[in-house]
Amino acid sequence: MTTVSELVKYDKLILHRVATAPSSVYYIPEFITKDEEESLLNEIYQAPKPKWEVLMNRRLMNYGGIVGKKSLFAVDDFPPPLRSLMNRVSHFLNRPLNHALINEYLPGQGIMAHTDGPAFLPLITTVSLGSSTVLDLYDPVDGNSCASWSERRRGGILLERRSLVVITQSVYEKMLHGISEKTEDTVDETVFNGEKRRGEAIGRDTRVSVTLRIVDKVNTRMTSSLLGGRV
Ligand SMILES: O=C(O)CCC(=O)C(=O)O
Ligand SMILES: [Fe+2]
Repeated sequence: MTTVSELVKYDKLILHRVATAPSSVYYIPEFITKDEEESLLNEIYQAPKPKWEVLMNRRLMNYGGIVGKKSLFAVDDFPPPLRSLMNRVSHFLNRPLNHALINEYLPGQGIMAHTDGPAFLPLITTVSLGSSTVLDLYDPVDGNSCASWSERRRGGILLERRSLVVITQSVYEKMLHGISEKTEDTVDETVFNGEKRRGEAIGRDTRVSVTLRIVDKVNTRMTSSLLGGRV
């Protein structure tokens, strides 16, 4: 199994550790400036419409190529603002990021609890644009247990706009993460990094998340038919 020290430059992240969250979550508010946020959003909204995949409760697009079951069919299609964001996030890592997933959520939209799967190294780095949200963490489904989602919820991570969150170790490997379909998040005591905004009810606007990850195996033999395929 890939260890945290193989993946992250621990000395650069340790100060940002969310100590009350399960291991390991790191959170950096205001990681990017308002200008950087604006240029990323401009770039994302300039992308041609067919690049977006529209789902029931969000839409998404990918840069970096197509993630197969185990490897990345890589395409170097990162626009400059995204490339520079990836370089900045890579300062915390021992391996370069090679894939970007953009999700757009309207207020009231979310993503079901899930794990990100085996193609990626056990690391999620996400920058939030346009709005904050709360990412909920859940215990994995245990064969014998019929615990409800609310019983399995361990807590939430407040993801403010322009922040960076880094998720690794057991939170990546064992737990599930998801965003509930709400129009407002209350920063109660279950929000691990919510101490500065405790008690606030934060309305959601349209949020665009930029999730940067590392696909371990890169397949450089690309065929044009794959380029048209789905992730
Ligand atoms: O939007 C987010 O912050 C989470 C996205 C996510 O978990 C995913 O796309 O796998
Ligand atoms: Fe995810």
